[in-house]
Amino acid sequence: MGSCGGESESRVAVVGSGNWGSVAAKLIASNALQLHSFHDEVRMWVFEEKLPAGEKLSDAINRTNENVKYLPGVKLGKNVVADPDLAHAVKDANMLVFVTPHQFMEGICRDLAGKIREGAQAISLCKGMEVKKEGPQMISALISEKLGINCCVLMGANIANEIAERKFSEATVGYRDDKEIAEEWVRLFNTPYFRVSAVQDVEGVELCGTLKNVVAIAAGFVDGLEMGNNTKAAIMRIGLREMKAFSKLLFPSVKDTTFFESCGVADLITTCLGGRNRKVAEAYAKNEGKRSFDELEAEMLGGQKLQGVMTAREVYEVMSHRGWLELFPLFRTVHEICAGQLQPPAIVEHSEQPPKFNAADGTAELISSM
Ligand SMILES: NC(=O)c1ccc[n+]([C@@H]2O[C@H](COP(=O)([O-])OP(=O)(O)OC[C@H]3O[C@@H](n4cnc5c(N)ncnc54)[C@H](O)[C@@H]3O)[C@@H](O)[C@H]2O)c1
Ligand SMILES: O=P(O)(O)OC[C@H](O)CO
Repeated sequence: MGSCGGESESRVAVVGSGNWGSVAAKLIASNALQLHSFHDEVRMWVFEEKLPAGEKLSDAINRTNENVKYLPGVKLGKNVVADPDLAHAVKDANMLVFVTPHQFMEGICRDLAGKIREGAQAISLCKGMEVKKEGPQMISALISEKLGINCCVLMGANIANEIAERKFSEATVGYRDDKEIAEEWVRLFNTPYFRVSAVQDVEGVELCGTLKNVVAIAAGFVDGLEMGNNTKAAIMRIGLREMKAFSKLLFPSVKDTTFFESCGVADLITTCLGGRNRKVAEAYAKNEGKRSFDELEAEMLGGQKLQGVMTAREVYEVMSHRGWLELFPLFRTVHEICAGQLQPPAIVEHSEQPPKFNAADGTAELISSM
């Protein structure tokens, strides 16, 4: 059994309670009960909302031990406590797990600044990045900058509903310098059906999780247009190549081997087969782009959020700013389709143009060798 007192034990708070946030809290809570070094109770911050019957979501979670909106039918474990007060949810925790749609993380960090426990460590499960005037910023870097703490990442082929059913999956922790801290995160998440390993490549792991959402949108277009398996495999291959080239241009330290971990090729495959980005993009293509992504997201996902459309725009901004648009035809085309500038069939018409080889800075030559 875990324990309920003692200064030396770690206390975990989960910031976020959507579909994956709820499954992450369930995994952690189950391990916290079994591992002596973790306090039993896991606080889960809930972005408060009223359910149709009038009850607050956090009250419903604490009454039923289920996230009735984002993960219905799955018991979270009695030691998960839903807390709608962000500062209160994290105040005692020395291990902070961030798992919200990435667009909310800047506001959350602003609200948390100065309110977290000294010496706390963080891990981000958020797939995405922010684009600022100064350039792109990964969510782990945003957390580190705003809260002044070290932040690892956990990404992988992790469709939340499947993990909630204890179907075997793997995940990758990315860490910067401190292997011991990465091992503590592995201990917290690892189970016989959720196999976690660690690699020293925060940016590589996080960019895999972020960029695969853009490729998933492309895969959804292919499905909506009924172009078949060969086309979808081709889009996944081109997408993986662009993921690797883009990651290495942004962060030369990114390792090739990271793309063969769960966070890389495995997440790309699962997301292009069974993810929400794929599903909504399929509907967008079936409707010939006449219904917006926002409308389809609201209708099809019941409050859950897509990351791919926003990430495609963010990636496009980075590429425009750096003169890379010619180098990433798939990423570029996904955004231009999402923005209504191109029709969905452009995904195959525009995606495999070879990069031009006259870039003054040698970037194209670099990409062609990746
Ligand atoms: N669902 C999955 O299968 C899965 C798997 C791996 C990673 N992820 C990643 O995990 C992250 C979180 O996704 P999720 O599936 O847990 O969420 P979700 O899409 O299921 O749910 C949306 C969440 O956003 C919250 N929210 C809405 N408005 C908000 C606001 N203004 N401020 C703060 N929160 C607000 C909602 O309360 C809800 O908890 C994303 O980056 C996603 O890409 C998801
Ligand atoms: O449902 P998606 O498209 O947000 O993808 C979910 C996970 O990221 C898959 O690992």
